[in-house]
Amino acid sequence: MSSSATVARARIPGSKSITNRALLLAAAAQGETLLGAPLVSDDTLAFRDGLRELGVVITETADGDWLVDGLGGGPRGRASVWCADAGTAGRFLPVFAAAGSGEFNFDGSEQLRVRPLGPLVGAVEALGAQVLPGEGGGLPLRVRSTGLRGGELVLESGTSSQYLTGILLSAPLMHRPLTVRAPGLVSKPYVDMTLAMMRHFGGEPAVGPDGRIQVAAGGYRARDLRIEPDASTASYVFAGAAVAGRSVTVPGLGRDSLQGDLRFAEVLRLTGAEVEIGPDATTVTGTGELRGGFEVDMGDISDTFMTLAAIAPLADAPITITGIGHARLKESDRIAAMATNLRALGATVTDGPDWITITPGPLHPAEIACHRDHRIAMSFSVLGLRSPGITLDDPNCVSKTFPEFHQEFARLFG
Ligand SMILES: O=C(O)C1=C[C@@H](OP(=O)(O)O)[C@@H](O)[C@H](O)C1
Ligand SMILES: C=C(OP(=O)(O)O)C(=O)O
Repeated sequence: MSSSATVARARIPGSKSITNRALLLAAAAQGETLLGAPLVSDDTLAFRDGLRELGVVITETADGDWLVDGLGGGPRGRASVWCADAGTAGRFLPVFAAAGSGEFNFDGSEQLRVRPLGPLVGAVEALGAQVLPGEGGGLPLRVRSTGLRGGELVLESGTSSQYLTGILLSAPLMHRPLTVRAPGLVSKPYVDMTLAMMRHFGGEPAVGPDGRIQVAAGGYRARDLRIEPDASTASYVFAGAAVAGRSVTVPGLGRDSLQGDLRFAEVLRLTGAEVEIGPDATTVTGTGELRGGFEVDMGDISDTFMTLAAIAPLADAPITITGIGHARLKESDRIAAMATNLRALGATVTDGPDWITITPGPLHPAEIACHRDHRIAMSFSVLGLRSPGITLDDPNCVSKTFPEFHQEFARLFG
């Protein structure tokens, strides 16, 4: 292991997924919850503002923590919510609203409007609310409801786990217990995170041997929570350490993390980096050399596939990433966007419906098309540590999850 004198400590902001789940759970709970070290970024501010529109009082402390005064149930009345680019807001908040009573409108950016929502719309209707989707079947959405009844539900989950999380988070607010089956579920670690966080707030989900999830009715109770650093965001500094031959630690992200994306550090081990996942921190020490010649299924941790794909041209043999078909339905078609940008830099790339192979070779300068996708900007910034002349057409799109990314990256690796 490297000596502590040479280990740089990264300042990684809070998890987007934990912040937005915690906001909703605290809003639904009876009592006041203090959320410590929340992520402050476009996605979490949209979520927080959305809850405020729905009548939840959220104040900021002098330390930057958020105090949420729970409604003790779903919202009541009328409201219009702007979800911006945030998939979590577009998928979690309409269900919360439907678990209350009134008429609620949801809309978001063009980017969010084209992302799929059909299975969630069908599920909320099956639970007893009236849902009027936009022309494409997704946002803008009008929800009219007097509460959700619970019961039995089948929810197609092959395009996103966020529908299931949306339903689960609001399940304890339904009139009766809910039993839900989610065929084809992708991104399962995010559902595990949802279940763990529901339990933190007094919810009682139980997973059966056949994967069916049962949730008791009975609401939530306020309970303070400190939010971990974001593991998907940490992937950029871990990959930076690997390709720059440096040692970087992320305090607060340890082996008990709620986030599946910490597994990216283990994927980096395949490239030859030294990885230590300790009780309270994760440290990656790189050699500057990258071993390739492997295939890895990143379906459970697809937000981080781009981090690996971007550095793959530096490896000594091809790298194939599989299981990532659902990554075509995010801020951009991420397989297509990675392939096109890598080819623009001179790399040899082949791709299929749910996989991509990158064959290493010399690169040349090019401008990266970010497609307003924060992860394209951050992934290619890592490659930029080793490949000169990479510029981004939209560096500011990182504000979706890490507004200070460029400053922190320069501090660590500049
Ligand atoms: O539940 C969540 O917080 C998330 C689930 C994942 O989406 P999918 O389930 O659509 O893969 C992930 O990509 C997204 O960034 C956050
Ligand atoms: C897919 C992502 O976000 P969203 O929550 O909008 O789905 C992401 O952050 O990579």
